[in-house]
Amino acid sequence: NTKVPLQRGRSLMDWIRLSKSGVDLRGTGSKPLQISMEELKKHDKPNDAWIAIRGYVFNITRYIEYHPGGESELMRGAGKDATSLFEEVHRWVNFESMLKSTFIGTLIQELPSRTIKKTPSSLTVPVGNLARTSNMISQFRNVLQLFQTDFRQNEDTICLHVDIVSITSNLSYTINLLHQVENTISVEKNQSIEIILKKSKRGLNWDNFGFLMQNRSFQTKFRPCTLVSKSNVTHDTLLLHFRFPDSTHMIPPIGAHVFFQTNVDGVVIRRPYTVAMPSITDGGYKIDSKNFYAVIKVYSTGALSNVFVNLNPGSEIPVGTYEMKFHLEMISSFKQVFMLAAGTGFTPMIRILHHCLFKTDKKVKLGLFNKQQRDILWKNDFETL
Ligand code: HEM
Repeated sequence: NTKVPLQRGRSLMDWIRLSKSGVDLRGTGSKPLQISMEELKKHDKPNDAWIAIRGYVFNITRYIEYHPGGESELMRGAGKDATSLFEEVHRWVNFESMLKSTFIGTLIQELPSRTIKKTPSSLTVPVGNLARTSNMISQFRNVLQLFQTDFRQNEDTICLHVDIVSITSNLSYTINLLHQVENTISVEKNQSIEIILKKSKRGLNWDNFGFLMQNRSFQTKFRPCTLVSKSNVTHDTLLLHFRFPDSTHMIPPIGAHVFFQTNVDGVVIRRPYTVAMPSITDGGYKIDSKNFYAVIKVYSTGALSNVFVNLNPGSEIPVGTYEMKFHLEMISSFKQVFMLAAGTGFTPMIRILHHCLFKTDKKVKLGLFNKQQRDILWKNDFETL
């Protein structure tokens, strides 16, 4: 984690306040400009920094101090089309909304010249992305075949059978169904997953299932999730139990985080939270596809904290599809696991710890650092363990 401590008065809330204050953060007037690459390049210094992301150009000079990843990280994108850099680090960050008041204009798309001559040494091939893309495409083909060939039907229902071979990233598929179905969906989960849909026209024989729409899996999709219950883990940390909407079944793998989204004074904010567990002691605990838990520390000046404090059981909050940087395979060959955590930094380790203790014969050691006794998450559970 490369998050840097921000100066006092440079929190997200402070940034929102500044951007709403009417202070001119553009320095170019309010009329959107058409900006060339040549012009953009000139603004690459901390006291004059522009950035282009997905075709939009922003003046980030004043934002630098507020950037949670620090000045040097943000400056890597200054004076450039930083789209791919941005996508690499945190494509979920809602920059359009956060930087709205610094928006200068759009980047003029330069047409590729026909006479580009590149020596092989100057060609850069994004190997990581290529591998990822081709992997996605092959998975996409598999699913396509699967949907076309592997469905069952009876008078009333259509049943789709999905085998999950490995979950390395989050893929979402949109299927254009051949015929109408009812607005109810049920999912059965044994070795594989079966999605059961009710035919609108009973007895109609479907020749096939339909066809797959364009794969849009890179987009984070937000769904309204319902808060089921809320309790305290410590004096300043909440355990929140959420339920996915009826049509959603999702099992975020160990190590995955989901995104919560909220609107603070008109600015859309997204934050990742690791999917947690209700307790660390229960060896029989099984995550299911309808419920998930999050452990959230409440900060008095936190932009999202207040949202969670004021969220009551029964209310909804948009939650985005999961993402992950940690994969269990990373530790599969180790016999011993040693974890170091500070405060709520322990949260991402809860499910890993639980998995190691109850599902493997790994030896686990945990060094847990806290400011005060009362800050220790699940203090009693640890004693039981
Ligand atoms: C393109 C150049 C940029 C780079 C290299 C960069 C890098 C980083 C890094 C390394 C972090 C820390 C990530 C972590 O906590 O693990 C971060 C966090 C963050 N950055 Fe950037 N950043 C860039 C541009 C931007 C821009 C233009 C915005 C505008 C809104 C932005 C907003 C944020 C936010 C909100 C976080 C906190 C993320 C979170 O907690 O989910 N960054 N950035």
